[in-house]
Amino acid sequence: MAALDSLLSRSSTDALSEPAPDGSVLEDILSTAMRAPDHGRLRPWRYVLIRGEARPKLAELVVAGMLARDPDVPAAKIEKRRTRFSTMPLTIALGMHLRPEDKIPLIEQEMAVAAAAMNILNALHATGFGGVWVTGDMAVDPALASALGFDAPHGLAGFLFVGTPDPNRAVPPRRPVEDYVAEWHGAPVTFGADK
Ligand SMILES: Cc1cc2nc3c(=O)[nH]c(=O)nc-3n(C[C@H](O)[C@H](O)[C@H](O)COP(=O)(O)O)c2cc1C
Repeated sequence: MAALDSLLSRSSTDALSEPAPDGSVLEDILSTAMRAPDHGRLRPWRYVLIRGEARPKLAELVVAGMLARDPDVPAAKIEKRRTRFSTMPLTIALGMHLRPEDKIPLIEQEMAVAAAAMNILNALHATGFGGVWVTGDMAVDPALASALGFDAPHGLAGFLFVGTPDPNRAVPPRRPVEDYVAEWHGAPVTFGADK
């Protein structure tokens, strides 16, 4: 697939089957992070791969966090999250190695992590795989972050669920970009998207 066609056709999905990428293909996919824009060359992105037998271990940590935050969380919600984390072909925890003392503001360090994650999502699609970025309460759970190796000030930007999407899935149509673009002529702009 040509590079631009690939960028124009990516969409997220959590309906993912085996296989997930591995070996040199996974290395190539993750290597696209190293091309992300990165103020100060801090390279704040870190990736933790959770697959195989490690999956239920992560799922139990996620569930423990849910119950710690809300002991009355409905059983169906717990089971759904347990199943997701236990069965995704590959989960990539998006670690952030943050340097609060650095002259580069934290928001810029976090944006670099996000830019790198986007490269990975695009690379997954370009290689015939798929994924989705998820966050929620679990992404800001310090105990979960710590269990994965990210004690404060470091943390998580969420998780990428990764695998093979159904080739026949309905891909949502792409909205035209014109409502999100304006040409500036000296006065503040407005956008069709905001009308
Ligand atoms: C930082 C971030 C966090 C997200 N967290 C969630 C989430 O917790 N749950 C969810 O369903 N989608 C979440 N999304 C949205 C999906 O990753 C995805 O972008 C969305 O379903 C739209 O699909 P698209 O990427 O094909 O446009 C998040 C996106 C970003 C960028």
